Amino acid sequence: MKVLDLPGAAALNRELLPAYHDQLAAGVERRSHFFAGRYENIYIGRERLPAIEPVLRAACAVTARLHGGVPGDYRAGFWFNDTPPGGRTLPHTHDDDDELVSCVYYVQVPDNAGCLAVEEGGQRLLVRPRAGRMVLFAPDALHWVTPNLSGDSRLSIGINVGRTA
Ligand SMILES: O=C(O)CCC(=O)C(=O)O
Ligand SMILES: [Fe+2]
Repeated sequence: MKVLDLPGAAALNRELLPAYHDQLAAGVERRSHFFAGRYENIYIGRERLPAIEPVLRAACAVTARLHGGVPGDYRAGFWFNDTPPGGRTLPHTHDDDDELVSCVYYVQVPDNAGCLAVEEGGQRLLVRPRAGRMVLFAPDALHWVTPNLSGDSRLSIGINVGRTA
């Protein structure tokens, strides 16, 4: 697992959070992964969210460092995970496709909003999220999020990076 704090993330999130809410209000393309009373994945088209570009660029740049080549050799797909108070994310993996790296980027993380648990190499790692942080792990790593015990929504972005066709 790799954890990095994106430079300029505070300004980025100040743009991304309202852009997400605007697009949510305008209607999303698709919701999926209905578990424990909520859709864990919310899909909004990339063209509707210019503010997300630096996040996807960072994900592709780190993947190029890990797997060789240049960022342009990689493409990133993403979804939002908007967890209300009391919500959580059930254990899952991201290896449905030919992904190379999975990431989570945090947009809004109130105190006690839930930690990310990742099982990798026979170990269980617990990451305390914070806004602006990106966590990268293997797509086949089982992971989940503990309950949001705060009074506010926790907003993260799930990302899968693969090779450009
Ligand atoms: O928000 C997190 O900490 C993880 C989210 C996640 O795993 C997902 O949305 O696929
Ligand atoms: Fe995930």
